[in-house]
Amino acid sequence: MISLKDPSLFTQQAYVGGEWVDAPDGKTEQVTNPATGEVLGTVPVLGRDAVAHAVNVAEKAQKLWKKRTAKERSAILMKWYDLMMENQDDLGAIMTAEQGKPLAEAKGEIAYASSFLQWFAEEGKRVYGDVIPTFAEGRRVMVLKEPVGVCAAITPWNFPTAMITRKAGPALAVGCAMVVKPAMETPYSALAMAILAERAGLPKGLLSIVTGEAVEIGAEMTENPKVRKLTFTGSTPVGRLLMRQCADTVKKISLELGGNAPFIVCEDADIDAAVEGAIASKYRNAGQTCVCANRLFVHDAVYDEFAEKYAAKVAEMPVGNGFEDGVVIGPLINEKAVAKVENQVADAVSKGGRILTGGKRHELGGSFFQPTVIADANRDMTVFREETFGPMAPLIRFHSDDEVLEMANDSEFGLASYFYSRDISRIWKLAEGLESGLVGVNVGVMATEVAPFGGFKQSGVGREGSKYGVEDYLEVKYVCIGGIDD
Ligand SMILES: NC(=O)C1=CN([C@@H]2O[C@H](COP(=O)(O)OP(=O)(O)OC[C@H]3O[C@@H](n4cnc5c(N)ncnc54)[C@H](O)[C@@H]3O)[C@@H](O)[C@H]2O)C=CC1
Ligand SMILES: O=C(O)[C@H](O)CS(=O)(=O)O
Repeated sequence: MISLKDPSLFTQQAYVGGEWVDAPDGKTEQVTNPATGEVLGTVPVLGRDAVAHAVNVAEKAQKLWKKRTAKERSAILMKWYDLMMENQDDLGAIMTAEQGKPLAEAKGEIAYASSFLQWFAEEGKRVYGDVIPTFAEGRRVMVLKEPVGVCAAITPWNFPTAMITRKAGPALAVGCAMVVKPAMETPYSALAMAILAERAGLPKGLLSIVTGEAVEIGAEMTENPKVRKLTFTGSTPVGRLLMRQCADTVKKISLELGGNAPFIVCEDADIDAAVEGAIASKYRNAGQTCVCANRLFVHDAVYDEFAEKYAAKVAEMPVGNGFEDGVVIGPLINEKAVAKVENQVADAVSKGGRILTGGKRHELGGSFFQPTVIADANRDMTVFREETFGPMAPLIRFHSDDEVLEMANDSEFGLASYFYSRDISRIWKLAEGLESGLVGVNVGVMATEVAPFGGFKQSGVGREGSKYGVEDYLEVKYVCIGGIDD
C-alpha cells in the first residue's frame, strides 16, 4: 500500500467519459513497485469499446467546452494547478511507488507537470487570429484560430504525470478534449490527476484516462475518425507505427520519441561544472529520460581529468528505494530495461571499453543497476547508436570541433545535445552545428514549460511546451467576407 495523506487519490478504476469504471468483464492488470516487486493494486484492462465511448462523450462535451471563454477554461486549469500543487506530496508518493524515481525527483516532476497547466491556462487566453489587409475591393480577410476537437494521447512510464499535462494542458486550454492512454506501468499517477481535474471542475467527458491493452486502445485512437489529433510520447518504433495507423484518417500528429544525446566536454570547459552537468544529464530518473546524455564526448586534452573526477562522483551516488532519504538512483522500470543496460555494457567491454565504476546489476537485486562509467568507448559500440535508457555513461575521446560535430550528428536521432565550453566562437559553432531540437550550453538539464521541446530527424514531430506548444491543438481558418460597399 502507498501511504497517503489523502487516500482517496489512489483509485483502481479508470476514468472514461466522466465515469469511474471497472472493465465490463472484470479483467484487471496488476501494477507493481519496481523497487520491491510489491503489487500496489490493479487497474481495469479496457479496449476499443471504452475508447469509442470516451471519444463519443468527448465529442459532445468539447462542442460546449469550445464555446466557453478562454478565461473560463483558464480558471479551471488554474484550479487544477492549485490542487496538483496542494497534493504534491501524495502525487509524488504515488509516482515513486509505481515508477521508482526518488521521492524528491517525483515531487519535482509534479511541480514540472503542474507548470504546464499554469502556463497554458495563460497561453489559452492569447490565441490570436489575424485581420489581413484585403486583396480586393469590397472584401475583408481574416484568420480565426479554432480548437482541433477531440484529441488522443498515448504516454510513457518515465514521466507519468508531466507527459500528460504537457499535452492535456494546451489541448484543454484552447477548447479541445483529451482521451489519454497512460503506460500500464504507471497508471495511478494519471488517475490521481484525473481525480483532481474533476475536483477542479473540469466538465465530465473532456478528459478520460483509459487503462488497458495498448494495441487495442491505440487502434481505436488512430482509426476513429472523430479523433482529430494523436499525440504520442515514447519510443521511435512505436511512434512510427502510430504515425502509419493515423494515415487513413489523416489525423494531426505530434510525436516525442527516442533520443541519443551527445554530451561534449570541450578542451576549454570548466571541468568541475561539466562533471556536475554530466551527472545531472546522465543519471536523472536513473538515466530513463529521452534527453539523457547517451554518448559523452571528451576532448583529449581534458579526458583523463574529466574521467577521473566524473567516475569518482558517480561511484558515490546512493542507490536504493526512492522512498529512502538521500537515494539518488532508484530502480529501472523492469527486468527488460536492466537486461538492455547489461547487454550494452557487455558489448562495450567486448569492443575495448574499460569500466571505471559500476558495470553490474546492483547488489540490491531486482531492477537496480550500478551507476556505470565506461572509458575508451568508441563508435563501434551498440551504445553509440542505441539509446541506453539506463545509468551507463560511455566516454568517447575526440581531438577537434569538426570531429566531434561529425560524431555527435552521426545518429538517426536528434532530440537533445549538450556541450561545455567558454569560447564564444566555439559555442556558436556547436550550437548551430548540432542537429537536435534542444541544445544545452554549459547546462545538463533544461526541462521547462516556457521553451519548446521536440526533436529533429527520427526523434519526433512537433513541439510541446512554450508558445509553440499550443499551435498543435489549433486549426487555422481563413475567412473572406465579400459584398462590402467600400
Ligand atoms: N521524446 C520523449 O519525450 C520521450 C521518449 N521516450 C522514449 O520511449 C522509450 C521508453 O519508453 P517506453 O514507455 O518503453 O516506450 P514505448 O514506446 O514502448 O511505450 C510508450 C507508450 O506507448 C504505448 N504503446 C506501446 N506499444 C503500443 C502500440 N502498438 N499501440 C499503442 N500504444 C502502444 C505504451 O503502452 C506506453 O503507454 C525510449 O526509447 C525513450 O527514449 C520516452 C519518454 C519521453
Ligand atoms: O520524457 C522525457 O524524457 C521528458 O520529456 C524529458 S524532460 O521533458 O523532463 O526534459
